[in-house]
Amino acid sequence: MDGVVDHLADERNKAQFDVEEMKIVWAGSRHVFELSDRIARLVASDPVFRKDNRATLSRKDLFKNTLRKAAHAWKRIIELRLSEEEASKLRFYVDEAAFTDLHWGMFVPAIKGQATEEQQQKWLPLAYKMQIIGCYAQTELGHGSNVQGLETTATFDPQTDEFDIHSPTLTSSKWWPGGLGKVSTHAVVYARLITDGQEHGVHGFIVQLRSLDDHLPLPGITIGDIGMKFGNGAYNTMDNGVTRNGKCVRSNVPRQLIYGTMVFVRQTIVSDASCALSRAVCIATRYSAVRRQFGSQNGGVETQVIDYKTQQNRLFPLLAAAYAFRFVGEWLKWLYTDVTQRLQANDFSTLPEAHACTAGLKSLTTTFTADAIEECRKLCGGHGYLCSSGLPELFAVYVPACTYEGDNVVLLLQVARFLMKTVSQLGSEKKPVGTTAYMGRVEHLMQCRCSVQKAEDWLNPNTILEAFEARTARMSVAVAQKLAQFANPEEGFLELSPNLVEASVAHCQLIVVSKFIEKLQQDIPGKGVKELLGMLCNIYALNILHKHLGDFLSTGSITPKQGSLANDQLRSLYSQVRPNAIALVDAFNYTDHYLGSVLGRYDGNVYPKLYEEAWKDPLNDSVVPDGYHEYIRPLLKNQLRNARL
Ligand SMILES: CCCCCCCC/C=C\CCCCCCCCCCCCCCCC(=O)SCCNC(=O)CCNC(=O)[C@H](O)C(C)(C)COP(=O)(O)OP(=O)(O)OC[C@H]1O[C@@H](n2cnc3c(N)ncnc32)[C@H](O)[C@@H]1OP(=O)(O)O
Ligand SMILES: Cc1cc2nc3c(=O)[nH]c(=O)nc-3n(C[C@H](O)[C@H](O)[C@H](O)COP(=O)(O)OP(=O)(O)OC[C@H]3O[C@@H](n4cnc5c(N)ncnc54)[C@H](O)[C@@H]3O)c2cc1C
Repeated sequence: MDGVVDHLADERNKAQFDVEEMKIVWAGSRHVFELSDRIARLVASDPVFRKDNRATLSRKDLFKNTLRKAAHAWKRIIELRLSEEEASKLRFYVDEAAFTDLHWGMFVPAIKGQATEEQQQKWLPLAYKMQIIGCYAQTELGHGSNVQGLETTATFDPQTDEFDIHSPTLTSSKWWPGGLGKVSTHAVVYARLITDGQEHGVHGFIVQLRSLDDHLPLPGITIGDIGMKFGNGAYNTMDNGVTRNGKCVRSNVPRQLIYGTMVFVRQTIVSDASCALSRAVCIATRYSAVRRQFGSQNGGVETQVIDYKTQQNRLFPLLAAAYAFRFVGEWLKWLYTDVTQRLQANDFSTLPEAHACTAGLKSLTTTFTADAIEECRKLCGGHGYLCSSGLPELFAVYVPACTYEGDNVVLLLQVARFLMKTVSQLGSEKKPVGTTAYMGRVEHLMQCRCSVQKAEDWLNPNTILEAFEARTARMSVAVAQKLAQFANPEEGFLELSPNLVEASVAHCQLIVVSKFIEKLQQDIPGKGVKELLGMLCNIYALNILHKHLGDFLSTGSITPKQGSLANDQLRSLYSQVRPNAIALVDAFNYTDHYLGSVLGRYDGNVYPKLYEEAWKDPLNDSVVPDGYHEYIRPLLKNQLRNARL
């Protein structure tokens, strides 16, 4: 900030906590903070990684630009000998969806998680050096959610010792796989395995798609891009492919790990949610402190919009959620690492819980984040609608996360199955553990009474936890009892699916709240850091309580009076967080390059920069627009003639 006026300096001076220590908490460790900071600056200072022109490039230019960035990123990774951790941060700060995401994020993990030792030895070295580029070809035109409904077949031919991969119908074309359309040379293709005329369910097969010499599709394979997607720029940096195959390959896949890649990616999507959310919140918070409307007295300055309680009521729960998702993401990473180690030792006991947690939290965090980005756009008033605010593109890139890697409702139904199984086993020898351990106290939770008598009682973490546990247990038991009345359980499941989804949401919200509370039990250094995190935790929980008051009241988990007291406490928490708001978003340590937003600039110098940005639009290249002579001038002349008549 040398030589630059900091329009947010007063705001920064108000902070009541050590922002440098908060940066470490947000990053996860001092090591990660320093590494992220270094790589963020490296990316921001490299002109090839410029991204402020994305909204105005044509699809072809946009795509070619992305190829250029990916090649440059790879060159820098090699030149600088970046570690895997550093390379992955570099990808994060380059901030552009590309085929490389699917290569590193799905193709490589699919081989690591599902291929035999021999297959790994063959394919991984090639993939690690990017001598082949891979994608993850599961979804078809006709089926995405219903993986068992995939139509592509892989028929083993004992004569040639090969698998014949075949898409017999239009609907069996692979449709959507990122990178497939124009770049990938290889794919993990999911297909129904057939041997000796017998079906063995869906398995993954490594298929070569294109020649490594001239990039042409191999014989029998038709490939292309599926067309423009939502939003200018945004996800259109990515080629999403369609393909039909009739190609032969060798493969041999272990049976039980078919879904493993999806568990891995869902876990990374939860961590990403806190990044996208914090980015939108950073923009909206800084701008809310800069923007002033109404309230001027005797010609004095107007009120900063962040001081309006309605703005705080919309913004601060999103800020709190960004921190909440950060911590639940950390925990989920731990859970994933743990389940992976167990699977390697052939222990499958915790896989159902890992599946339920990754599916449920992926659904909860992405739905919330997509809605929150749109809310942040509205929080920025009209200027939020400008591409230079960064918010329209962020929304367009982020919103498909609600669909890819499992539609969010379909995933909540998976959680519901897990919850119903847990409830049905209560009273048996199998005790609920992990995230469902609270169900072990179901008798207490079905009849306990919330003890809150005054607003401050809601600051007790045990009180909050018990209210959330009682709500979830009661909702789950109620729907389980309804299910039991159906002669056919699958019919009951379909009929009651809206209630089941609501119980799953409650369960996932409980997980997020409980992991935030667990985080606060750790040793967290730095003046005021733990106190501020405690406030955010309470805001996160009490806001959910307010938004889902119907659940809490209808299950008798709290009384109407207690609901009202929770709301009083929320308002008081907003006042306490307000002076710290700018410092809390500074703790994300985002560079202006990464934020990509005039409204969210670190220095708060919004208006001159908005004006400057507007002049850069290609429409302003000429004073008189193209088309004037063909379409405007004749119109005006006609009007003139008509007026004279
Ligand atoms: C330009 C810049 C470049 C820079 C470059 C620099 C270089 C970079 C270097 C490093 C960078 C690193 C970058 C990494 C980036 C990573 C980012 C990753 C980005 C990813 C983007 C995402 C793209 C999206 C991809 C996709 O969408 S892939 C397709 C996903 N599809 C789905 O998710 C389908 C959803 N459907 C299902 O999951 C299921 O089939 C279903 C819903 C579960 C169906 O269920 P069904 O009823 O049919 O049940 P069954 O199938 O019979 O299930 C039976 C039992 O199995 C259990 N089950 C189900 N699923 C799972 C599971 N996943 N895991 C475990 N168990 C599971 C189920 O519970 C049943 O159990 P039971 O006990 O009840 O029998
Ligand atoms: C940007 C993007 C990138 C993608 N990348 C890849 C990729 O790299 N590789 C790949 O293989 N795939 C990819 N996909 C595909 C993606 O995984 C699927 O679109 C996703 O799994 C949803 O499946 P679907 O499209 O079949 O939705 P559908 O299942 O057809 O969903 C349509 C509607 O039906 C509802 N529905 C479906 N089933 C049920 C049910 N049982 N009960 C109640 N409601 C139900 C859903 O909630 C939804 O509202 C990508 C998708 C997008 C948008």
